[in-house]
Parts: sequence; C-alpha cells; structure tokens
Amino acid sequence: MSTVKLTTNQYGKAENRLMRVYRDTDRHEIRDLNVTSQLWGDFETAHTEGDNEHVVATDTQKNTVYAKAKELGVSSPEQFLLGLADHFTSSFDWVSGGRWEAEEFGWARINDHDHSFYRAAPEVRTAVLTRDGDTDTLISGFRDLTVLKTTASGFVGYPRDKYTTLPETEDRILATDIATRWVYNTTDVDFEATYEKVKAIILDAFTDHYSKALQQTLYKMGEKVIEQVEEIDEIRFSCPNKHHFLYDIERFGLENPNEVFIVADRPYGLIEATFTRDGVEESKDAWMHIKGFC
Ligand SMILES: O=c1[nH]c(=O)c2[nH]c(=O)[nH]c2[nH]1
Repeated sequence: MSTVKLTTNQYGKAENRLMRVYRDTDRHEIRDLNVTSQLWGDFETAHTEGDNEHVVATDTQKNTVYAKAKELGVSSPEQFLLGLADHFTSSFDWVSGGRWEAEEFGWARINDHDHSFYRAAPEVRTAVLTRDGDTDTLISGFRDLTVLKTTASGFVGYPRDKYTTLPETEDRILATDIATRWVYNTTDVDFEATYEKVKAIILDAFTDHYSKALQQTLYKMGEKVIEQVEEIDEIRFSCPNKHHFLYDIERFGLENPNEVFIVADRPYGLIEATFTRDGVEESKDAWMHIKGFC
C-alpha cells in the first residue's frame, strides 16, 4: 500500500512566445506575448500509474495557444487567456480549471511606418487567469515601469538608534521600478482601456504629491486606482527604492546642491503593500500562484 498521496498539481507548457500579426490591410498591427498554459483536474492516475489517458499533452497545449491566436485573435492578453480557459475546460471533461498567464511586450511604429516597429513600452504587461470550476480569478498588472523624480521627495522622522547613520533629507531623488498587479472583480471589462487608465493613474499619482516615503507614495497610487476604477477592489505593489546618494565632491572643493549623485544598484529598499477597497476582504487565495509579492 502506498504511503504517498498526490495533492496540488498542475502541468502545461510554459512560456510559449507568440507574435500575432494582423495584416488585413497594409497597416499591420502586432501583439507580442509570452503565454503559459497549465491545467487542473483529474490527473491522479497519470501520476500514480503512468496512465496518460487524461494527459492533454503539453505539446497539444502549446499548439492550442498558436491555433487560438489565429481563431480568436489577441485583442488583449486577458481576452486571450479567457479564450484558452474556455477551450480547455469545455473540451476535456476532467479538466476542471487551470492557470493561464501572459506577459506582453509593447511595440510602437518607427516613424508611423505601416509594418516596422521598435520595442517601445518600458514595462511588461502581465495577466494571470485562474479558473477553478465556475470561479475565475483574473489578476492584471505590469512590471519594470521605471520612474524617477528629482525633488518633491524626502525621508525624515524615522527612529534613530546606535546603528542609524542615514541623514534626514527633505529633498532627494525618488526612483523605483513599479511592479503592480490588481484583481478584477469581474471579467466583463474593457481590458485595453482599463490597462491604460490604471497605468496613467499610477504615473500621475507618482508625481502629484510631496512624497514623505515610498510607502506613502504606494498608498496614494493604490488609493487613486481603487477610487477611480470600479472593477478593481484590490491592488498590490512591489517597488524597490533605487537609492541615489549625494556624492561627496566637497572633498574636491566643489559644492553639491543636489546635483551629483551616485546611483546604487544594491542593496535597495524594497517596499511592498496591498490596498483594498474599504469593506472588501483581501483575497489571499488569489495571490497563491503569483511568484514573489506581486
Ligand atoms: O521611502 C523610504 N522608505 C523607507 O522605509 C526608507 N528607509 C530608508 O533607509 N530610506 C527610506 N525611504
């Protein structure tokens, strides 16, 4: 008798790199994605007995990603993932759900050219759909949106002990790579417009106040998104504090009124927080399959 039991499991094809070109007219459009498909369901005997009767091959999952790019098109990463989920859960009785993830890389036209592009979006757009029976959880976001302000930021009032050397400042550079993900409370969303709206709100909130700490700035970014986007009740941020230290050029007889900095790449502060609409519980389960904080 076996002493081992199979518990949580999922499998599929990771990182299917997909370029979908729309060439119905001379002015081509492109969507550049990295798609992962993983299935949940009854895969017990595949593990315990090597019976592959239920095992939708990862190779088939890969092929399906490319076939659906043609059949469904890619109007947004989220719409594409919902289409994959519908396909797999309706095609195989024993597939009860799964996890589908996309990263999207943004391109812009070179000189408004019809079919030549350059990688333009600084950030990587992300989407993760989990379907568990009838329950969809859709988390969208982006990472690596690097932002910096040269003033209107300070850090004072923190406790000082025998290990504290950091001087207080009311005028410093604030810089970070914004990583954020938000949980949609519905899948009935204009995903393209909402993505642009959330990104614009976050960028605006980075600039629109005197920052007393990155923690406060994260709060203001989250607060504005939740106030202005009714489809979002919960948002997370993971933001390194990319330190810019005033460089000591006084040693050379030169003044340095916040003009010359040494940019430290490590160590860095790491500020992470979740904000929810007042009265809405944080959906801890939603984050279970997300790597890192967000
Ligand atoms: O915005 C900041 N938050 C901190 O928690 C912190 N700690 C630190 O040394 N510098 C900063 N800056």
